[in-house]
Amino acid sequence: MGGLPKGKMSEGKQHGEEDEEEVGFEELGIDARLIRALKKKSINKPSPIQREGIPLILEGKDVVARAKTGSGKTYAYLLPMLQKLFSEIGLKKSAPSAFILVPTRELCQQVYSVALSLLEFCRVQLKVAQVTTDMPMPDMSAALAGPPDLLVSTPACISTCISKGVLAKAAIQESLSMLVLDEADLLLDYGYKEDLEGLKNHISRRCQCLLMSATLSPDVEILKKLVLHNPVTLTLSEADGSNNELIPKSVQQFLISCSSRDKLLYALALLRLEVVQKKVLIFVNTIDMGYRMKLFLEQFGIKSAILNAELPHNSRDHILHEFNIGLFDYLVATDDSHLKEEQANREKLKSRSSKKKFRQRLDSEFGVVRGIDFKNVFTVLNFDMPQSPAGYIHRIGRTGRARTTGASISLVSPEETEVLEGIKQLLGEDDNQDSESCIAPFPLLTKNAVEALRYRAEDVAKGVTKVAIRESRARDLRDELTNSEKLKAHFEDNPKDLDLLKHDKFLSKKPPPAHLSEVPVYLRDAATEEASKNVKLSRAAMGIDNLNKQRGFRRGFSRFGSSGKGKTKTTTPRAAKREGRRANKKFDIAFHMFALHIFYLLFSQAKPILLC
Ligand SMILES: Nc1ncnc2c1ncn2[C@@H]1O[C@H](COP(=O)(O)OP(=O)(O)OP(=O)(O)O)[C@@H](O)[C@H]1O
Repeated sequence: MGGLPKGKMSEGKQHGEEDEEEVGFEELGIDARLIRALKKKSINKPSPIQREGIPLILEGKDVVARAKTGSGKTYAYLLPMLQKLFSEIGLKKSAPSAFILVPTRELCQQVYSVALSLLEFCRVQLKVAQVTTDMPMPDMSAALAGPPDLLVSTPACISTCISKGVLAKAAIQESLSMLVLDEADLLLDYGYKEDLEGLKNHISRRCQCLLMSATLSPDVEILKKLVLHNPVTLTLSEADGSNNELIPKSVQQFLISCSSRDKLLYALALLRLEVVQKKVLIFVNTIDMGYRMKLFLEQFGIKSAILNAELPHNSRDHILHEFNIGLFDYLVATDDSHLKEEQANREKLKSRSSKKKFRQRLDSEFGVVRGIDFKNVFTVLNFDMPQSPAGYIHRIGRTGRARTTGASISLVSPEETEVLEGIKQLLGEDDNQDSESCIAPFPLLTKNAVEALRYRAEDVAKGVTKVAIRESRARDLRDELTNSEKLKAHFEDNPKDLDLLKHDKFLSKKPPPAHLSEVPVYLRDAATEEASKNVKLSRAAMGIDNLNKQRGFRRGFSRFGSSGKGKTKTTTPRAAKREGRRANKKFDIAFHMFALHIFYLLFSQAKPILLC
């Protein structure tokens, strides 16, 4: 890590990343309490974006920071922000001193948890709150009473708070001294332009504004003009000056060209023959495809969990948590960019059947790809290609975080060649036929190995019908709710029993046939077997399994359980406990409302909605 300025870019500074420089957080002027907290989290040296960004932020400059995914942008703004808030403790104010605005609820929860976990070790009485649009108004008011020093939210939620009078415009103007727009390149995508324009009118000229982003898109330019004053633009790039600076160098990118029909076969071959390193995050473009994949894989004894916008928020948090602590290895995630399409389809369906009073809504603030800090993902598998090159960057960014190694494998059908070309262009690949591609053909799977599985794969795929998918999707929702309710209280007392609520359980009615769980000797291919052995050896050498288990069970369920969303939290343990109880109460109400919602979905005429 480390880096000296490489020269001025047109709009700001560009910095190399690879040249090591012995600068610590002390030299950056970070408060000793925060450094102690970082040490407890085994963070000892600043990452390049932190090294370059923190001094500028502490100086009070407006900053636009662009650094690749997983490069530590959160601490880059959070550390100087908290430090500034330390110096304001005790000052009277009528609104929060700082806002962090993010595009999704998942990110809200993540940033909020990171802030709390730092403060826990600092022993200061700083109040942090998060509010999201799904919260009932009294809860929002309670969270904002005080007011908190730092508020984490989405732009839409801030607009709601202002319009409902929970946050007073004049108070914001008077108190807000720092505003961060995190994942700035996504904020406009999520339709927050109007909300941000509205908020801008209440931000005083002396408020310091920061934009954090993994790409410098036209949207970032729009936001920059909207809220920043003479900002410094920081762009972190590779020291070798390569254009392929959007993906960490430690991530190897591969592709497999195949027909759409063969994608399940290839996915099976990759996982069953164990030629990919775990944990694996599998991206699909629709919720139904997610269930198809899970049902298909489980027939071969491969357990996976599902993550999509339809699941209750609490379950999603839980799934992420379980995956992060290593309770299962395969997570099938439906990418958020496609959810908007799915939502639009549903809207169409709704308007066609106006008699249906029930309206199933996907969570418009859900975001599984952007910014979510999945822990220890080694392989990202693009089962479906993302719709845009930027989507690819953000998907791949879920591995190779904080300079760990990783790999991505994209299954590319002929219909997806155009998006692949766009991705290659974005990564800076030129048209020269002789130059090496940054996305190489996947070398560890022979044709023979794949073909040997074809008959079984096609046979099983035929059995995963639309009806089976629809039923599983509905059953999964129902089970998520029922299990959460039954086990929630139990986990609070017995955090180690977390396995009981494992999200990778089988969905099929019948148990998977035993003979499909193994690949018989006559179907095995020697070259692929060898590759698989090597993958396992390197996994053992890295000690990934042990690491996951240790980390997971050390953290246990308590972090999940105590991080109930949407509440004000102080940093004292007693306050945390109290907040935990409040969160459970809120969960109960939300749970029952959602249960009614699902009950209606299952037993009313609304079935076609699930089919879309
Ligand atoms: N200085 C550091 N040393 C070691 N690990 C770090 C450091 N800073 C951050 N990390 C870890 O790196 C991971 C990625 O950090 P973070 O989520 O802030 O990345 P990001 O740049 O915001 O990524 P994205 O663009 O995907 O949102 C986190 O798990 C974080 O704890």
